[in-house]
Amino acid sequence: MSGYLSRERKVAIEAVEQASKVCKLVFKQLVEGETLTKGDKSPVTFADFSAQAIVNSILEKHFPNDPIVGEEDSKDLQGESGEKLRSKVVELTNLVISPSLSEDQILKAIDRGQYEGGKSGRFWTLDPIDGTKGFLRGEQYAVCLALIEDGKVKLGVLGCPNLPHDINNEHNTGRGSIFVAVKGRGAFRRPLGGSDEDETPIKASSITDLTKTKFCESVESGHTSQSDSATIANKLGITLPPVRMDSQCKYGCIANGDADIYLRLRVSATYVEKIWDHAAGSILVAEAGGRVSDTNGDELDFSQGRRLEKNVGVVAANASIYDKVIEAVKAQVSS
Ligand SMILES: Nc1ncnc2c1ncn2[C@@H]1O[C@H](COP(=O)(O)O)[C@@H](O)[C@H]1OP(=O)(O)O
Ligand SMILES: [Mg+2]
Ligand SMILES: [Mg+2]
Ligand SMILES: [Mg+2]
Repeated sequence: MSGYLSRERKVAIEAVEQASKVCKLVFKQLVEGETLTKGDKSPVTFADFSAQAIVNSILEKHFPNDPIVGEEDSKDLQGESGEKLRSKVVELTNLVISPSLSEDQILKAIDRGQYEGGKSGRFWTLDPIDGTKGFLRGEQYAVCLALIEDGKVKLGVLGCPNLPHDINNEHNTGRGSIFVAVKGRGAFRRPLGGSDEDETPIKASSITDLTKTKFCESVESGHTSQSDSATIANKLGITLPPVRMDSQCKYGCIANGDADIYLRLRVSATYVEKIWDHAAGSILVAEAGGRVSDTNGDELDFSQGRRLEKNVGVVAANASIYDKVIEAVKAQVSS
């Protein structure tokens, strides 16, 4: 494929493919292997750091001048206290990436993610594993990579290794998709491990009857107000129960037309959303013909640094119902 951001698109897909591989490997080795005591979060930590090392070193190879706003940094991997974690991350990273990287190269790759972001220029933003709780439960998580130029998202790639190809028939279907969107070029889905020929365009739903819509939200009541969303759903006449799912896979479901509304309603007055938690997902929904904003109806502003300082919560919906949804959300969050 040639054209606008075609090289970036290809490299980003490759990076997300490789990072997804390490996540699946860690899950197989450590979580399924039952070598863990209950509540041990170390596998997701191994996978988080390894996935960030992999994506950042692939980006560095192809775009050495592009800065990266990544969720993780190497602090916990340094020194004597970080020794165990560090050697595991080095081992895992080198199971996926070749030629092998030294320990020092891996730590440096992780720390390429410390860029502060901002209004001007171009940078990538990465969440190596979004939905860490979903990962540990063997449910939904996503590897999320986006390219931002002068504060606007231009490319988003979302790897969803556990997402059923057909969410309405999840036990009889394959799993693992990559969602891709480039500004002005539409949104696409391809199977994880697939090729460009396997890509198909996707569209948000066009349902207008709110009583028949499906809304999705976080599994975690600490990440979204599930009581406010229940009130909003009730006011809108939504009858179906919410689809609860971890990670930016929710944006994938809206972009793919598998769900119609995504609500993320602020729980705590102090939490500010991070850019890597919404950049890839929001361009995906927009390019699939859906709409995304915060709970005040304001556009998500990716020019404010590492966090969405100007925004509160998130609302995504198909374009025909968005106005009604945001009206109900505004009424609820201002009451
Ligand atoms: N209080 C909070 N409100 C909203 N989102 C949160 C909160 N705490 C953590 N998160 C983020 O929510 C994302 C998971 O989303 P979801 O709940 O939709 O699966 C994670 O990126 C997580 O950040 P982190 O990666 O630091 O854990
Ligand atoms: Mg996240
Ligand atoms: Mg994360
Ligand atoms: Mg985290």
